[in-house]
Amino acid sequence: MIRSIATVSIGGALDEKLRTIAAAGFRAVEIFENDFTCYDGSAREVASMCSDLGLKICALQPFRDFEGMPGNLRTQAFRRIEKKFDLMQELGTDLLLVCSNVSHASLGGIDRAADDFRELGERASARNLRVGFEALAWGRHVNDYRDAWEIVRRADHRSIGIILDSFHTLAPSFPVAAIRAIPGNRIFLVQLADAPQLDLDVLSWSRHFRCFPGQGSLAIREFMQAVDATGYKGPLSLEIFNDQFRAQSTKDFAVDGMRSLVLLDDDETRAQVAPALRTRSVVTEVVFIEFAIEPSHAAALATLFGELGFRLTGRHRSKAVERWSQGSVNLLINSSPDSFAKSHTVTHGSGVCAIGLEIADVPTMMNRAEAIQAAAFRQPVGPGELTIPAIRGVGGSLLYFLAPGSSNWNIDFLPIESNSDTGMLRRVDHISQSMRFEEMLSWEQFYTALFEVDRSPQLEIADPLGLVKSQVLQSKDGSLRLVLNASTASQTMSSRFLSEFFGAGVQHIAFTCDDIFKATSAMRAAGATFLKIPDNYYDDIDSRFDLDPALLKSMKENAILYDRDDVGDFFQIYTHAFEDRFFFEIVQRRGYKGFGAPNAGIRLAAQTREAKPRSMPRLS
Ligand SMILES: O=C(O)c1ccc(O)c(O)c1
Ligand SMILES: [Mg+2]
Repeated sequence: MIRSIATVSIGGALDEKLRTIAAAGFRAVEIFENDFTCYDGSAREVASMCSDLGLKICALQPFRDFEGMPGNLRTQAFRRIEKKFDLMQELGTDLLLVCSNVSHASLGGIDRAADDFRELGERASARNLRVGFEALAWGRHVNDYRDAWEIVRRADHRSIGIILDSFHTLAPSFPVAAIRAIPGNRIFLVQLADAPQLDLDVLSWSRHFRCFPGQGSLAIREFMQAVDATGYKGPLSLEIFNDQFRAQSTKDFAVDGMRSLVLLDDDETRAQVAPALRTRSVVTEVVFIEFAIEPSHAAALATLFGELGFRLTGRHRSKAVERWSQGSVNLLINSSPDSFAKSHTVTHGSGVCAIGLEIADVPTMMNRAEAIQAAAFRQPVGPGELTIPAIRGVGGSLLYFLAPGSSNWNIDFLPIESNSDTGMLRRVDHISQSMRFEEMLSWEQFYTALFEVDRSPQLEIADPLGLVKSQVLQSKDGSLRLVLNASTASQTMSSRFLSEFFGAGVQHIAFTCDDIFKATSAMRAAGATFLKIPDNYYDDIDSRFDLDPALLKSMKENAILYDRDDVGDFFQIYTHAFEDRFFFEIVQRRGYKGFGAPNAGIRLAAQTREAKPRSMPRLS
């Protein structure tokens, strides 16, 4: 099906919108009338711009308040619509979207509306044009697509068809089954939008909270299966009313839209699936995490790793890169002046610049990445060096993909055998990334498009200076667990990270251990210090969990936090932030599946106390 988007979905002036839409790979657009009205250029210019860009204008929309008008208002509606037919002919589109009437003046009655459309059909066919009728969920008399279809059916004119919009169908919870009974050639256009579940009047919900398919919680796949069953072969057009989206970088946003349509085809239950796309990759291991470090920070980071029980196990043959290991965890400290890491530090300062993930089938992974327009990363390699397939991830950092047992990434390290494993930490438990609030859906879509991961319900965490939204993405067996955090408040820890890091990136990494008390006492003996937790916290968890007094005492003495779910216990502890940037967490899970969300506010308050004071803007 031809992939389309309504111009209302994208920010900018009409010409910019069209260029962005074409660049993201769309082949058709719906021109939203208001975008044209406020554009300083003629319809013929827009038509030629679209044809130069390879875009077909699949519809002009919307025409409002047409059906069921009494007397003079009816005459006026027909006169208005003839003007729009003129415009359509100049634009070179043959389809007008008429949405159901919201006017108080309009009269109900299926046959009255059908008569109006039959007459309109005559006028449209005289000009070789077509009209599609769309039921708005808040239409005065017609708000259900089944009624719109009954009107179209009774109008019984080949120039009159129905337009289906997933939002207007699914948000009011209309069953999709009746779509299957509509002949595909009577559906003139299918519009797609998802939305989060909200308890809001449907008009505000539609105008401000629509998002791309897959980003919300409407049953878009069921809707599409019903559409497929009709034999419809026309355009699939994204129609996303969302002011926050429009305010974003339009280029990335348009790509997110294209991605959502590509992913919609990635469904075994639908016929026209591109087989290469079908498998999302299972990440079996986080193989390494690379820190791009300013040379002046490198020694301090190495000291911190040492305190946490990591040992220097390898040095790069030719570059300033060290490998620190423990359990299955490998941390790289890269302060080399001629590498990707260097450019990362120029932009962000010290921080994580790359993550190496183990994946069974790397070529399939890279195909899929290409299909969703993820940016492949290539860098010049020295003689004898191997390229590792990689793509750009959050904040311009890299995701490297490694086949099981692949030593490509490791080959240039001279091993240091003498340093044996301290055995305190086992593996990476989770990686948390902070990002702009507006980017969150986009990265969520990116990760869920590439990897076999599930989304847990989004959490809201109270930071002393605002709210942080937190989204967990994790694979079935926990081999990959990502936590995405974002905040709209400027002074939360998450937002401060963004401003200090100059963009999105890894804010913290958690490691698992078998015995957190043993591990942290060894770490303390080696010089490690941890985030201070107030006594009040321990009184509170005692009241909530009725803990063994000796255990509680030991947690309190060691600044270890606690949580419990249906399955088991959870212990966690945090390091101080390194150079006021990223920090580490150590966790012990006894069957527990969560991330200690009830403790996040305690941790944020403690970090806020410790963070460097920042000058707050003051009103004079
Ligand atoms: O919100 C609206 O008015 C509106 C207009 C046209 C559409 O196709 C639609 O779904 C909603
Ligand atoms: Mg619509």
